[in-house]
Parts: sequence; C-alpha cells; structure tokens
Amino acid sequence: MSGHDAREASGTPAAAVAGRLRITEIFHSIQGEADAIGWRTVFVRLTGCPLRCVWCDTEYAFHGGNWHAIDDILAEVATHGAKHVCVTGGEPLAQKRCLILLRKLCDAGYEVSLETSGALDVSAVDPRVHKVMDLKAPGSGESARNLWSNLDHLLPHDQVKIVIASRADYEWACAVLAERTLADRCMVLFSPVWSKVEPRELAEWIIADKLPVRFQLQLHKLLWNDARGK
Ligand SMILES: C[S@@+](CC[C@H](N)C(=O)[O-])C[C@H]1O[C@@H](n2cnc3c(N)ncnc32)[C@H](O)[C@@H]1O
Ligand SMILES: Nc1nc2[nH]cc(C(=O)O)c2c(=O)[nH]1
Ligand code: SF4
Ligand SMILES: [Mg+2]
Repeated sequence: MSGHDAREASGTPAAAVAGRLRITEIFHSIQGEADAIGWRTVFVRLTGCPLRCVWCDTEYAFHGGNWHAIDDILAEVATHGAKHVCVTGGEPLAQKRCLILLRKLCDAGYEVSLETSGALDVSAVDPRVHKVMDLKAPGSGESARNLWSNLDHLLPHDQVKIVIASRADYEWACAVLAERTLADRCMVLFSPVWSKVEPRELAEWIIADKLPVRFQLQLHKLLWNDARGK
C-alpha cells in the first residue's frame, strides 16, 4: 500500500476499504464549469486532496467522507437519470481506484468529465473521459505542484483551466498560454477566483489581449451562491 493509501485507510479495516472509494458527496445539479456548463449532471466528489490552494472553495472535502463500493456509486448515480457525470473532489486522482470508477462510468454510457488539479499524473485516465485539468497559478500557492508532463496526455476533447486571483496571475497565465502552446492542444478556460477578481475585469483583459481562451464564471455560484452540494 502506498503512503497515501495508508493515510486514507487509517482507522479503517483493510477489508472494508478494498475496492472502495472515499466519497464526500454525490449530488445532482447543473454543471457550473467548463465545456459541459449548463447540463444536468451528477457530481461524485471524492474525499481528500494533497494540495491546499489558498482560495479553495471545497475545503470540506479535505477530510471525512464515507467508503463506498464502486458499483454502489454507479447505482446511486443512475437514480438521477442524467447523461452527464462529473468526478471531482478534493483531488479525485489521489485515490488510485478513481481510474476504475471513471472507466465503469464510461462503460455505462455516461458523458464523463474529471475535474483535476494538474498535480497528479493523468496518463492512465480512460481516453473517453473529458479531463478538465487546472494549471495552478502562483496566487493559488500551489504553482510548484503543476506536473507539466500532463500536457502531453491531453486529448482534443479535454480542457485546461487557469483560475486567476490577480493581474499577476493573469500575466502568468498569458505567459504559460504562449510558452506551452496551450490553445493548440485543447480548449483553454480562464476563470476568476470567486470574489478575488472582478469578472468584468478579467473579461476585459481577455478582449484587450485578443486571447484564444474561453472566459468562464462558476454558474452554480451565480445560481446558489457558495452552497454545498449545488
Ligand atoms: C474544487 S476543485 C476539485 C478538483 C481538483 N482538485 C482541482 O483543483 O481541479 C474544482 C474546480 O474548482 C476550482 N475552484 C476552487 N475554488 C475556486 C474559487 N474560489 N474560485 C474559482 N474556482 C475555484 C478549482 O480551480 C477547480 O478547477
Ligand atoms: N454545480 C456545480 N458544478 C461544478 N462543476 C465543477 C464543480 C466542482 O466542485 O468541481 C462543481 C460544483 O461543485 N457544482
Ligand atoms: S487542488 Fe482542487 S480541491 Fe485541492 S485545494 Fe486546490 S482547488 Fe481545492
Ligand atoms: Mg466546486
């Protein structure tokens, strides 16, 4: 067992953990981010994250959660009758069995997206999954964790997202966009950190610089503010 899995399993009998995932919540909402925005979607939020982005809006997923068998997760997802499923966290790829969940969701015929930090290797993710991969800007405090080799595993249906907390983050994002030829790889999303950057300001920077990126706002926060499970 890896060190990380050992931490996950602490206090839990090994037999209870085999083939299971630690889950904070499963909920049915409207996709608020990225390319599938607006679709009715079931969210599966995995517990635990090895990063600590200073502006993280989901700190409640760092700890706790309950162990669920993967087939039970599929059964609960099915009760909502949605075509789209979003696997998020926490950092979903921090639990290795997430890869099995992703594959089984694809096999079941769902349109599957994965929200991931960009700090963990994405190379083994099922190619049918639409990866929404962050690159962490300096204002997150976690820029050193970006695993740049992940860029080589992006497919045309994937997306790279940069969440921007300041003008300095925006300039970093522009430099990365150019130096890493991000827009040639897949769709690039720039998103303001909720309540840190005026959305209009970011929109105007993107227009002024004629950037080949898609501006995004977290639709669920416009609809429900920062409510949990929405
Ligand atoms: C909570 S994270 C979970 C998945 C993964 N750990 C990651 O960082 O991508 C889901 C998405 O929410 C974004 N996010 C978190 N807090 C935010 C905030 N305060 N404002 C805007 N986006 C935020 C993250 O950057 C990420 O794109
Ligand atoms: N409605 C809604 N859409 C989302 N898209 C990505 C989310 C996430 O937390 O990863 C999220 C979320 O928490 N809620
Ligand atoms: S990687 Fe994702 S879940 Fe982890 S702290 Fe950053 S935004 Fe939050
Ligand atoms: Mg969220």
